[in-house]
Amino acid sequence: MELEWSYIFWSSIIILPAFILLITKNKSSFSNVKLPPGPPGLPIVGNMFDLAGSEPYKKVANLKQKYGPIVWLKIGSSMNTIVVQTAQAAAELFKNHDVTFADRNIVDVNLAHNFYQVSMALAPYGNYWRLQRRICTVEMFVNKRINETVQIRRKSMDKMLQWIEKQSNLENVDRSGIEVTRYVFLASFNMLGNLMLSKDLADPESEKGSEFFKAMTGIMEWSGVPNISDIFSCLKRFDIQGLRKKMERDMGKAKEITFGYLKERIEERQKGGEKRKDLMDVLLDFEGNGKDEPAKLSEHEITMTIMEMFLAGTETTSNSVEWALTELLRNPEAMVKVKAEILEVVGPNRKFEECDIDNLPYMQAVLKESLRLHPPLPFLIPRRAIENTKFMGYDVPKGTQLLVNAWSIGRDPECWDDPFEFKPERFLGSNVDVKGQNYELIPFGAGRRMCVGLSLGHRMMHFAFGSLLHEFNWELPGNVTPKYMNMDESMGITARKKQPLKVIPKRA
Ligand code: HEM
Repeated sequence: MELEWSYIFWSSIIILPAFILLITKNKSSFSNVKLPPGPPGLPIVGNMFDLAGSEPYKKVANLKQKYGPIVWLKIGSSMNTIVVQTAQAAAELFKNHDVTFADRNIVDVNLAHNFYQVSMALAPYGNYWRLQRRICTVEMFVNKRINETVQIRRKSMDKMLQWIEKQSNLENVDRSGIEVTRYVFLASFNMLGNLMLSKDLADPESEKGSEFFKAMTGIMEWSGVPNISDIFSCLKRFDIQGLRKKMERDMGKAKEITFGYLKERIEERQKGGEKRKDLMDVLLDFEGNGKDEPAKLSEHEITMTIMEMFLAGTETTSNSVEWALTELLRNPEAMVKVKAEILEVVGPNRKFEECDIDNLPYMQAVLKESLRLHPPLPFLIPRRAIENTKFMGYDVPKGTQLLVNAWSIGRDPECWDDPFEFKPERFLGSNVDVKGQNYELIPFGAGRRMCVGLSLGHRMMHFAFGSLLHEFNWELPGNVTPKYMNMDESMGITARKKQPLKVIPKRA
């Protein structure tokens, strides 16, 4: 990451003269508008350094004291940015300006393989986006469909528990522990692989599966690196950090493999093979009206939609579980309580099942509290103003990028007592939930663009977390004490634990 920022810094110095001219020009066109308050930027780079580093949402949250609930930043030469920092400002946004900010900001790596043209998460607010959301919601994410696919998740969870069991018997595990998130990541990947393609793609024994997995993790990595091409658009064509090239390569590989699966499926169907009712079949069966929606989805659209679900649903889920387990290890009393609750409800003689989740209010409170403190997407997914607008008394020009600082909102002292403390009890007997109605707790976002996979992600996260706690007792390696655990974060596609959690599983 340090290397990326030094690239940005030196490139900025080199192109200084051209931008002095540009800034002078821009100033005059903004002279009549009342922009939100924000720190003065530096020439050329603007407020780039206010967002630099591995935890930009924390840096920006610190600006709240001085500038209030919304902050204006100009990143580089042209990226106007507004950051929403409090629950009250988020309420104003989602209740009264949701449509105005319903477009997405497209960054350079999104151009690879024209991903931005077919992605639901990046699509402009319009007919194609509506169509994609409708298909995915009806066919994958309504509770009825999620309940029908419970066995698929059971199978992936069993595999995960077996992998961990195997690791726990290895010799040196007692000293170093295992990276538990890796297994949750693989299990989430397989759950989604089965829901979409009826395949276990994270199977170490499948060569094609491993290749796909590698390419997808590459895509996630390149999506999370700050890119100078986004800050200085004139540098796009040089691709100084090589990110677009890497994205083209890995997305190309993942696309090729998914496309191969699609071809196989088409042939299978032509031979009269049985339908599987996974997302691939649903997308192949789609028939639109041919007017405001396509009559059929193209092979490119089907391939990319499937890939996108992996991108959106894997790391978000495993990251949520990692933070919740980390918080429990730092708070042994909460660990004792949650284990006792699970033991009482599930008992020692059977597996943890998805249907147990509703009967475990304390476990649910632990996950909510962890998501409050560690939202996997601390800025949600950046939005973009569709038109010039007035927001909270200020002018916001069309095209402005909007970041919702869910990290800062989760610590808003106006809404939370002891906002920095981990206290799951605060949610017991409270109606505050993560479903987009309570603007002080928005790890899945809110409004029209909120997470379309919420119900599934919610279910997978609780299922994995409950299963890990039910099957094993978790201990920190001898050289790590709860008090001194490293809690630093590092922003990639999600805000991960900078030092991955290493824990020792002991059969419960
Ligand atoms: C714990 C798990 C998850 C978390 C915390 C999470 C969080 C989020 C957030 C914060 C957004 C942006 C919302 C906004 O801009 O207001 C989002 C969007 C999205 N999520 Fe999730 N997500 C999770 C799981 C999933 C899963 C399992 C899937 C699908 C398999 C999924 C698919 C999507 C898609 C497609 C979007 C874009 C929606 C749009 O732009 O209309 N997510 N998610």
